[in-house]
Amino acid sequence: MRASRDESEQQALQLLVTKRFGMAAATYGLALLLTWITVAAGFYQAPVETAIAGSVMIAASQLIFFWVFYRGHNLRFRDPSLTEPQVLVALVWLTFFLFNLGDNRGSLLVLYVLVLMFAVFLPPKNFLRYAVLALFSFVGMVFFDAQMGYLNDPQTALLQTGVLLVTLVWMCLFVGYVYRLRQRMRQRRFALQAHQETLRGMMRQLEDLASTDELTGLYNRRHFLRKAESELSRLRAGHQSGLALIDLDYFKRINDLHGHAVGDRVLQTFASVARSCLRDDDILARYGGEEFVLLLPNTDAEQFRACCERLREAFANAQPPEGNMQAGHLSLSVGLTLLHEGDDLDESLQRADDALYRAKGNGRNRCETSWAPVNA
Ligand SMILES: Nc1nc2c(ncn2[C@@H]2O[C@H](COP(=O)(O)OP(=O)(O)OP(=O)(O)O)[C@@H](O)[C@H]2O)c(=O)[nH]1
Repeated sequence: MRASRDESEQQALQLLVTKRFGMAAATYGLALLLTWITVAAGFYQAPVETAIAGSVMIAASQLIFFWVFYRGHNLRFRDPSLTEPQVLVALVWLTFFLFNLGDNRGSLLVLYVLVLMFAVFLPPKNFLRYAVLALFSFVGMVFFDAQMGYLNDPQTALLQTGVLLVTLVWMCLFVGYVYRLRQRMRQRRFALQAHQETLRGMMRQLEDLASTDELTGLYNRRHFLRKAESELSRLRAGHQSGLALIDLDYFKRINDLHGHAVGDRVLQTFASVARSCLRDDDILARYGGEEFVLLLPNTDAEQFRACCERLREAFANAQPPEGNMQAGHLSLSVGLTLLHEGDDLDESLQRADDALYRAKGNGRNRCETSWAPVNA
């Protein structure tokens, strides 16, 4: 379950980063178009073979990136979108392109901004690295031209460098702002997740409170009825479940003789004895007062009766919670019935109640049955 969620999360991530790569590749396509426009218009100052070689190498570098994304190798890296390597490669190719434009490169300076736009979500420190690289690449070209005597208009070159510097400084500030904004959003998301977790915990507590009897820790009547209805609706032909009403004997006398608090502890004793006799799937609830109800899924008359007898004996042999209560003071009576497919729960409870009435009438401390005819 967890593995398949991880897998689908990874697929969604891969789709996202591949889309981003697609955008970068499309931008390269436009850049190549621009290169060939400059060649056709006579702005490109290197031989046309250089433009061909550059175009082939750019296409090759993008094919390599495509292969990395296609095979999913990018997922091994901390940043699976490979932003930094892509920006680095783009800056190298852009510098190569602008270098061959000579004095005409100034009008295409904006391409540095275009490349760095892909890096705006990097941490500011990393972005600064690429901004500095962009500036040094441009200044390097201007110096090279100056050294070689190709620089015809130094003032314009100085102005272009200034414009690039100001633009890059502004972008660095912008990236810092975006970074802080994202940090704050992340913190809010974590806080929201923590709140959601607390709310879920409180909901679970409320559900427990709403379904549990406070004194005994067993299910309460309402929760039992809900569970029993759903158990009944799942019953298939040929299968049956056991339903029993359990009533502690002479409980009023215990209360009268030993006090209400001891009576409460007797109810708790019953709950803990019953828990140790029953399986996790069995549904036991406090039906009201000193009466309990038990549902045993998937059983038959013999097994069910044996289970209730075991419970009756275990309670009769339980240690009384009060010192001056003697052994034999604790006992219970049980009325048993079976649930079949299509049975009505109220009618089944009535059947169990009839059997319980008989158990009381026959002297208590016993189990009586009232099996319903299967096709009644
Ligand atoms: N201590 C305590 N007593 C309770 C609680 N709920 C109900 N009772 C008492 O349980 C007693 C039930 O008495 P009866 O219904 O006469 O039943 P009984 O004395 O057990 O007699 P039989 O069922 O006929 O054996 C009453 O006195 C109730 O006050 C409870 O939560 N704590």
